[in-house]
Amino acid sequence: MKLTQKTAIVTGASQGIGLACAERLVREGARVMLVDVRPEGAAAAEALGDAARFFQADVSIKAEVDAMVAATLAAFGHIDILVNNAGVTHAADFLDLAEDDFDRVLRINLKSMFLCSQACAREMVKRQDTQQRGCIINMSSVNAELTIPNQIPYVVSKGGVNQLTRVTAISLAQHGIRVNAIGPGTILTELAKKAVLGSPEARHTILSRTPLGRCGEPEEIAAIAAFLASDDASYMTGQTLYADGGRMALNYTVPVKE
Ligand SMILES: NC(=O)C1=CN([C@@H]2O[C@H](COP(=O)(O)OP(=O)(O)OC[C@H]3O[C@@H](n4cnc5c(N)ncnc54)[C@H](O)[C@@H]3O)[C@@H](O)[C@H]2O)C=CC1
Ligand SMILES: C[C@H](O)[C@@H]1OC(=O)[C@H](O)[C@@H]1O
Repeated sequence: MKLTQKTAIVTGASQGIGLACAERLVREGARVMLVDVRPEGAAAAEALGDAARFFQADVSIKAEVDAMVAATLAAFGHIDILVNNAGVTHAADFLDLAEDDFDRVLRINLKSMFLCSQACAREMVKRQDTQQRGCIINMSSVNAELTIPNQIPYVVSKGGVNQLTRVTAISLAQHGIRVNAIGPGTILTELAKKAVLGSPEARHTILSRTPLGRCGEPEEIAAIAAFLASDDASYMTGQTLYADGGRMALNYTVPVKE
């Protein structure tokens, strides 16, 4: 186990990729605070046993982020790892997209990562061990660079996540805090099922752009988070690692095995 004695916060951990990340970090020996705006994560934390806790918070609201950090310090004493995973999407054509919907997606997908990173980094810099004071992992997407026409605020937010990852990395490197991102392709969760896997045609479109010929599993993203959180990634910061079945490497369609 590579994360023994480490402590972590995982946001958006009630389901999907966030829950898979929390489960994997616990398996690697970490104590994990599962955070989500929905209460379902409490049962997941209980199922994970003594190494896990749950805190309900909307991570786009600073006061709730501050309360999340206070609860984690009270439970675990310090914070080594932050996984900024919470995210939403909103489908609308450009001409129909409402300002409030644009603002909401950017607030949850991008501003929350700034709020959580700053609040956690302020605690990490107090640690004595100046070599490895902590690490931050942001959940980006292939859609930071590719695009989905009817998910404008989503793709904009993810492009921002990649830049936030870089600028936070160079800002915190002097403090011994590493910051990286993961860019998943299409992963079999509620978000993707609603957004892009809702019809056979939509699924065919995704698979025609995925050389490995399948969507990913949340656990496959969690494995990368566990790597980035560990000392195996001790010389990595400011990077976005794409785990996408080959989508980012592709500039043509592939035959789909139905
Ligand atoms: N599923 C996919 O194909 C991909 C997902 N991603 C990213 O991975 C992350 C997780 O996505 P999924 O697990 O698929 O989504 P999901 O919808 O299954 O889970 C997201 C979780 O975040 C929580 N959440 C939403 N807003 C929140 C807020 N303001 N405060 C706290 N928690 C909040 C939700 O309650 C939910 O439990 C997101 O950032 C998403 O953009 C990136 C690429 C692909
Ligand atoms: C919501 C998106 O469509 C979903 O999340 C991603 O970024 C993947 O590419 C999926 O399409």
